This record gives sequence, C-alpha cells and structure tokens, in this order.
Amino acid sequence: MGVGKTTIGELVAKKLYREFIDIDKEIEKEFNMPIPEIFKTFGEETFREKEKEIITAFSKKRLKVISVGGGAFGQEEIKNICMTNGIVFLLDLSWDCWKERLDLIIDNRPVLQGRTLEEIEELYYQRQKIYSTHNSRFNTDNIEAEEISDYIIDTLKLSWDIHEPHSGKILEI
Ligand SMILES: Nc1ncnc2c1ncn2[C@@H]1O[C@H](COP(=O)(O)OP(=O)(O)OP(=O)(O)O)[C@@H](O)[C@H]1O
Ligand SMILES: O=C(O)C1=C[C@@H](O)[C@@H](O)[C@H](O)C1
Ligand SMILES: [Mg+2]
Repeated sequence: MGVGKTTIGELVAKKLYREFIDIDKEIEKEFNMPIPEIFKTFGEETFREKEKEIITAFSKKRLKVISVGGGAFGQEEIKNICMTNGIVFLLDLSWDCWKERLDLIIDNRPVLQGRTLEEIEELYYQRQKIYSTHNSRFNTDNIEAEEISDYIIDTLKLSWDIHEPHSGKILEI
C-alpha cells in the first residue's frame, strides 16, 4: 500500500503507449465517492467485492497496464486472475522506508486509520505473505519513480526478447 503502484504504473503505461487503469479509481467511479467514504458507508467487505469484480472485468482486456489496490492480493481469486492473465510486478519497500511515507498516505488509506504504529508494522509484515506471488519484484527503497518505471520496461523488453522475439506478445499486460 502506498509503495507507488499508481505513480509508477502510469509512467510505465505512458512509456509503452498503453492505456493505464487504476483499479482504485475505477472503484471510486462506480460508487461515485472516494475510497475512505466507500469504507465508511458500505464497509470493507463491499469494497473488496467490487475490487474483485472490477479486476476480473479488466483482466480480460489486453494491452493494458493495471495498478491494483494494495490489499487486492489478499483475495486468492484476484491473485490467480492476475497471474493467469498478466505479468505481475511487485513493488517492494522496506519497513524503514515505508514508515517514512505513512504521513503522506494515511488520509486516503482507511485500512491504516485508527491503528498504532506497532499495529501498522504488524500489518506490514503480515502482508508480505500475500505479496509473495508475482512474476518480478523490485525493491524501490530510495529510487525515483522514473527510474523504477525504466527498470520495469527493461525487464519486459528482456523477457520479450527471450520468450517471443518480434511477436510483441509481452505487451499484453
Ligand atoms: N519511488 C518513489 N519515491 C518516493 N515517493 C514515491 C515513489 N513512488 C510513489 N511515491 C509517493 O508515494 C505516495 C503513494 O504513491 P501511490 O499512490 O502511487 O502508491 P500506490 O502503491 O498506488 O498506493 P495504493 O496501494 O494505495 O494504491 C504518493 O504520494 C507518491 O507521490
Ligand atoms: O492496502 C489496502 O488494503 C488498500 C490500498 C488502497 O490501494 C485501496 O485499495 C484501499 O485503500 C485499500
Ligand atoms: Mg494506487
């Protein structure tokens, strides 16, 4: 959560001339309200159902860069859908770097609200398990978003050259 998926996903999409989809923004459009309000009005369970529904729908579309929400991989079905239909990049950030970012993100992340720093740290480590499924991982500690987006593109191009030279298939993300 708050690692930079939206920021970096948008950069990757722009550089690859692909459409960028932010699942949180799509959920907000459906409910016509910001995420903290969705949590307050309908509860987290309803948010998670909608999250699954929207990711399932978008996963069937090709040639897109999709940023999912920080808790999406908590649902096994979402994990499977993403791994089957896409190439999944995990953006990682150490606890020491992430805790420095909390002030910046807490207002829009209801999952963090009302918790002590110790509880947030516990959540951070619990979540490591749900993020262990992916195709490629980047540690983003002290690295600019631009640079991370370039790494991702380089990885995609490398994989494209190795697996499907000249097919363009790797861009089906
Ligand atoms: N590489 C980076 N270095 C420093 N700050 C960053 C970096 N990437 C993103 N940020 C900042 O961190 C905050 C969270 O970024 P962003 O919204 O992209 O995260 P996210 O992973 O999409 O979050 P969520 O899980 O809630 O969807 C933003 O204020 C953004 O500017
Ligand atoms: O990590 C989480 O559980 C969340 C992250 C955000 O992207 C949003 O999807 C929402 O605030 C929940
Ligand atoms: Mg985001």
